[in-house]
Amino acid sequence: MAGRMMALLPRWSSRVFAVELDGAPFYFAVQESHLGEEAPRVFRKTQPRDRCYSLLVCSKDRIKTARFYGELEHKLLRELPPECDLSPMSSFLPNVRDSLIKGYFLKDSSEGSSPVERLLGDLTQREPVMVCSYCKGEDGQQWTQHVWSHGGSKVMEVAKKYYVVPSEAPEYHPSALNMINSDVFYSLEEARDVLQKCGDIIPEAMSVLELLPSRAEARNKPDFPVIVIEGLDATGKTTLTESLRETLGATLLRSPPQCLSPWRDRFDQEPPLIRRAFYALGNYITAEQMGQEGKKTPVIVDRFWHSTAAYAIATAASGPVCNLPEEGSEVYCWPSDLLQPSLVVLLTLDPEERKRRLRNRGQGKTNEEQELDHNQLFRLRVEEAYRRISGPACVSVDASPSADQVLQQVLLLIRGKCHL
Ligand SMILES: Nc1ncnc2c1ncn2[C@@H]1O[C@H](COP(=O)(O)OP(=O)(O)OP(=O)(O)O)[C@@H](O)[C@H]1O
Ligand SMILES: Nc1ccn([C@H]2C[C@H](O)[C@@H](COP(=O)(O)O)O2)c(=O)n1
Repeated sequence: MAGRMMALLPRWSSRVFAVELDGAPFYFAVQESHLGEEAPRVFRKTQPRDRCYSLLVCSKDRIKTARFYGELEHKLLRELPPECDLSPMSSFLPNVRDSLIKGYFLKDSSEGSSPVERLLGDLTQREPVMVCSYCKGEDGQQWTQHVWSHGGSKVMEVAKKYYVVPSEAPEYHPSALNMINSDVFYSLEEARDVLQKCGDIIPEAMSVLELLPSRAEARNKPDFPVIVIEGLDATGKTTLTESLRETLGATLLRSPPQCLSPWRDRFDQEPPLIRRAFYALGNYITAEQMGQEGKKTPVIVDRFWHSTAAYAIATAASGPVCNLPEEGSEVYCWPSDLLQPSLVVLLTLDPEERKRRLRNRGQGKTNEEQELDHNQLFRLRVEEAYRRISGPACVSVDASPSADQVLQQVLLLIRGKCHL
C-alpha cells in the first residue's frame, strides 16, 4: 500500500505537514539526510513515553477519499484507547493547487503494550491510508518519520525513513489549495459530475440528477428583476422575503428549492465534497425557476449562491478570518453559467440580537447553525466570505431595526437599482 500511496503523493520531501492542536497549526517537513535540525514544535510538546503517528487519507477516487476521511475519524474514536489524542492534520505542497490531503495526527500516551500499532497496521493493509510513525533519536532531539508498508503476512514494515524538520507557516493557508471544485463549484457540469459518481453508493443522487436542467445558461436574463436576500440564520430573511413578495407582487423562490427537500437531510450527512455539490445543484434548479418566473413577475429569492459559497469556504478554512483565501481570489468569483441576480442584499445583525431572535423562535438548528452560535470564528469567516464574493457583490443592510424599517430600506435599494 505504501508504494501505491507514494506514487499518488510524489515529491514527498517537498511536502509540508500541518498538525492542528487546540485550533493552532504546527508545521513540519521531512528530508532524506540528517542535518542536525532541532525538533519541530509539535514534537517538542510530547512526553517521553508518547508515541506519535500520522494517517493521511488518499486514493485516486475522490468520492471514496472524502467519505473515508469522515468514517476514519469515527473508527479511530471508537477503537483507540482513551489515552490517545487525535488531532486534524494535513499535508500539502506549498502554493500547489489540489495538493492538500487530509488526515489525523495521533499521540498515544498509554503505558505498556497498546493495540494502536495493530489497528494502524490493519488500516494500512485495507484502506486508502498512509500511516507514518515518528521516533525520537538517541540525541533526544532529532525525530524521524517512518512510512509504513504492509509486507505479506507481516502486519507492517517500514518502507522509508525521513528526518523531520521544522517548517515555516505557508504564505497562504493550505485549505485554500483544494477549495475549487471540491468545496465550491463553478459550473453545473462540475457539481453534476460529483453526484453522478456517487450514484451507486447514494441512490438519492439519481433522484436529484433527474431534476436538473439539461444545461445552464446565465445569459437568458429574465424580463423582471431578481432580488436575492442573504444572511445568517435568524437575521430576518423569511420575514423580509415574504413582505417583499406581498409589496412587489413578486414570486418567492428559495435555494435549495422545495423539490430538493426530501433529500436535503440525506446530503447534509455527507462529507463536504458531496454536500456542497448538492447545494450547488440546488442553485441551478432555482436559477431555472428564476428564469421562468422572471418572465412574468419580479422574483425574490431566499438564499442563493452567496450562501452556498460563503458557508463552504468558511467551513473548509479553519481559525481566524486571515486564513480565508485573500480578497480578490478566484474562489470568490461567480460561476460563469449561473444566472446573476439584479441585486443581492446581505442582512447583517449584531450576534447578541441574532441569538435573542433564535431563542425567541425556538426551532431546531442544523449543525452549521449550531456551529455559528458556538464558534465565533466560524461566524466571522462566513460573514467575511459573504462580503468578498463578487459578480454580483452583496449590498449589506443592517437588519436590527423593526421588520418594517428593514423592508423600507430594502425597497429603497430595489427601486434605486432595479427601477421598480
Ligand atoms: N426586523 C426584525 N426585528 C425583530 N425581530 C425580527 C425581525 N425580523 C425577523 N424577526 C424575528 O426573528 C426571528 C428570525 O426571523 P426569520 O425567520 O425571518 O429569519 P431567517 O433569516 O429567515 O432565519 P433562517 O435562515 O434560520 O430561516 C423570527 O422570530 C422573526 O419573527
Ligand atoms: N443556497 C444555499 C442555501 C443553504 N445552504 C446551506 C448553508 C448552511 O449550511 C445551511 C443554511 O440553510 P438554512 O438552514 O438557513 O435553510 O444550508 C447552501 O449551502 N446553499
